Amino acid sequence: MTGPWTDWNHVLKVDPDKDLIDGETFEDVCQTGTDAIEIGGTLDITADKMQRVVDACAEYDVPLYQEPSNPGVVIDDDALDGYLIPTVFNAKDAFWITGAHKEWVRIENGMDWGRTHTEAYIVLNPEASVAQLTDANCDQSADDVASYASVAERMFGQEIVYVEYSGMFGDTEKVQAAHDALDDATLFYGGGIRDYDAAYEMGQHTDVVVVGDLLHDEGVDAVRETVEGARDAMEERAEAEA
Ligand SMILES: CC(C)=CCC/C(C)=C/CC/C(C)=C/CC/C(C)=C/COP(=O)(O)OP(=O)(O)O
Ligand SMILES: O=P(O)(O)OC[C@@H](O)CO
Ligand SMILES: [Mg+2]
Repeated sequence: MTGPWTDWNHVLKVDPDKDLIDGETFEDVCQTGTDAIEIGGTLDITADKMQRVVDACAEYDVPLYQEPSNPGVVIDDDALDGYLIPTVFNAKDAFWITGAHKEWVRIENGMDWGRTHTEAYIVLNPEASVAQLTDANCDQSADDVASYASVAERMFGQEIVYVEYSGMFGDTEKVQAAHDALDDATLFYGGGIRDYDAAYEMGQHTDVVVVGDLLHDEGVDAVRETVEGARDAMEERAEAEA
């Protein structure tokens, strides 16, 4: 099975706990040119906050995915194209690898498997909330990252591997190592993409560039530049490979 993410270059991650900048609307957010919107964050997320963002984006064309940080914030809404469920491969606490997932399946009254997909996270910024929450071991060399990527794809059948540097621009050598290790899975990279140049640079090492806090800090015009940076990098790569 191949998901729509195989055609994406750019994903915008909207944190339902954070505001948009003054004067901007979710209509503007849906019109940045991003390939998909993921709704999620680590801290202070609730189902109500999730629902507000889904409602505000529902009428626009951009694909909408929920990325829940725990089972309690998952919402059932036809406006969602699906659920991208993290599993943190380098978490020291197994709750964040399979435990939360087991609880979710146990409490759900039947799963919507057709719309449920997983993302194999490798969390690499020890300062990020997600690293602290999951007690991730962020001390990983490029070889370690590549090996995690292979384990995710080959042993656990993951279709998305996510190198996560939330809050800082990551080590391109480690991102490239993950990319080189994957055959079919799609590599997502997120963290510290603040402008065209950063998106363009990281776009040379990943399949999908994920942009988060920039939306809440600087707004939709800055996000649009990152869409262009990611797209230019990937178009050039595709031409070079052709
Ligand atoms: C089984 C279900 C339904 C849920 C569990 C899902 C898991 C394992 C979540 C653990 C990792 C996590 C909290 C992912 C949330 C997505 C994410 C990484 C958001 C980015 O968060 P940060 O940018 O670090 O946080 P803030 O912006 O809130 O500080
Ligand atoms: O907020 P930033 O640093 O852009 O990170 C994006 C995303 O990877 C967070 O999960
Ligand atoms: Mg964040």
